[in-house]
Amino acid sequence: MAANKRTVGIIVALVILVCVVAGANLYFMYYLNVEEAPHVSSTRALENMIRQKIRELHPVYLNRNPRLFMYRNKLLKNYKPAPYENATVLWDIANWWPQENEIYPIYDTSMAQLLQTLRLEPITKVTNLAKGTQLKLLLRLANKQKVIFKPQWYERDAVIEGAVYAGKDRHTAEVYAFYLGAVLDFRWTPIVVGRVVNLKTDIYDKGDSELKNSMTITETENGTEQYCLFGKCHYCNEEETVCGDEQNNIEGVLIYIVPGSLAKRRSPWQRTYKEDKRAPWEDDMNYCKPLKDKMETMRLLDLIDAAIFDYLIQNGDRHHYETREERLVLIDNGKAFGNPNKDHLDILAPLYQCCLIRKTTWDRLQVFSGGVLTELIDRLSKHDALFPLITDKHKRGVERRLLVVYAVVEYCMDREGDKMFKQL
Ligand SMILES: Nc1ncnc2c1ncn2[C@@H]1O[C@H](COP(=O)(O)OP(=O)(O)OP(=O)(O)O)[C@@H](O)[C@H]1O
Ligand SMILES: [Mn+2]
Repeated sequence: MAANKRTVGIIVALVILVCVVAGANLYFMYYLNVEEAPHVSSTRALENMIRQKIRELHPVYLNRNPRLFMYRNKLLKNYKPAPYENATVLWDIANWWPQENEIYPIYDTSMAQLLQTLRLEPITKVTNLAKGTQLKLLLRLANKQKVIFKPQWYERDAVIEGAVYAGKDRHTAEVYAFYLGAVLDFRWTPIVVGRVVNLKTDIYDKGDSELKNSMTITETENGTEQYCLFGKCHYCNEEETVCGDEQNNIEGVLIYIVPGSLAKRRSPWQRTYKEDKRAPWEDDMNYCKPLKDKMETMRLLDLIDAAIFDYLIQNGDRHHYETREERLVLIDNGKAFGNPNKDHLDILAPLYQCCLIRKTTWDRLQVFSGGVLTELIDRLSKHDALFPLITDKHKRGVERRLLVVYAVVEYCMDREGDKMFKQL
């Protein structure tokens, strides 16, 4: 009996000891995680969680969605090139389209015609546009309609190494962003077409003196003239020019100017743009909590939509965002598609830190599962002069990231349940 009591006593003592040690360990681990290195462990933990979620993704996310057919044919019809008679009439129509941040209607017979005007109307006057930091021009088309021009800097298969915001603009990213916005019903991007222009006849000959002074003309070995442009902007300098081919043709994009006034605001998820300095949101997994009280839910949901959009195309440069009638517009998408092999998960921070998403966005994202998203954008952009807009590697990147978005929403559903979906 006494021996039994002793055994029980020893067992109890052992259990207590184990509990104390384990408790201390747990406390130690907690201390390590939360106090010592919060960002590393929490970001890592989140990444692991998402990786796990991707492995467990329900087949509906990997397969085609039958609901696709409700949207695909209407979209294809809407963007099928259509002849036009009078460009001015179409520009008048398009200038009346914007309402709040919606820049164009979901389906409208004038859209395909409008795209044709941007592809075909002659360029009548060219000036530098010294807005922003990157090289861009202001082109005037017939009847005084103005559009922004961004030139090609890179080949489609160039891989931009370094920070997510490294390098110069990728011109076709602006076109891709337009079609992605159309498919995902984020009709908050400017209307954009690709176009091959001639640096001599379309640009130099139509330029004012300031523009002409921001170009170089050199004689080549075979006696022809080569025209190059360095432009006028914050980062513009004579050493960094864009030049055309032997005929002085160069690819670029024409970006329709969004009518109305835009306001610029600092993004709460702005980067520091210094390799050795981290922004508060990068280390604080509870970063969104105070924002939820401080910011209108509408604005927060817009920023979360924008984060999903930017993550898909890998635009990590939305340091400021612009609003039209207090709603976010997705202007400036040129810094996307830098490196197809790299996914910067932190672009999605607004989504995984806030765990909120518009119900309409979530429904729409699910319609284009199973490889359909990039396939459809391909079909829509087939008539663009710069088709294919991105390489297959980049397309695979977009599809891979769409799965990550699904996985992050699944993670948030575990955390928040249905209350993460908002109707605003
Ligand atoms: N399609 C558009 N419609 C109306 N305004 C525009 C449009 N595109 C650009 N702008 C205006 O011009 C400014 C500069 O354009 P954009 O942001 O594309 O240039 P950027 O050189 O890439 O700038 P940053 O270096 O800040 O990224 C924008 O902030 C906006 O106010
Ligand atoms: Mn930019």
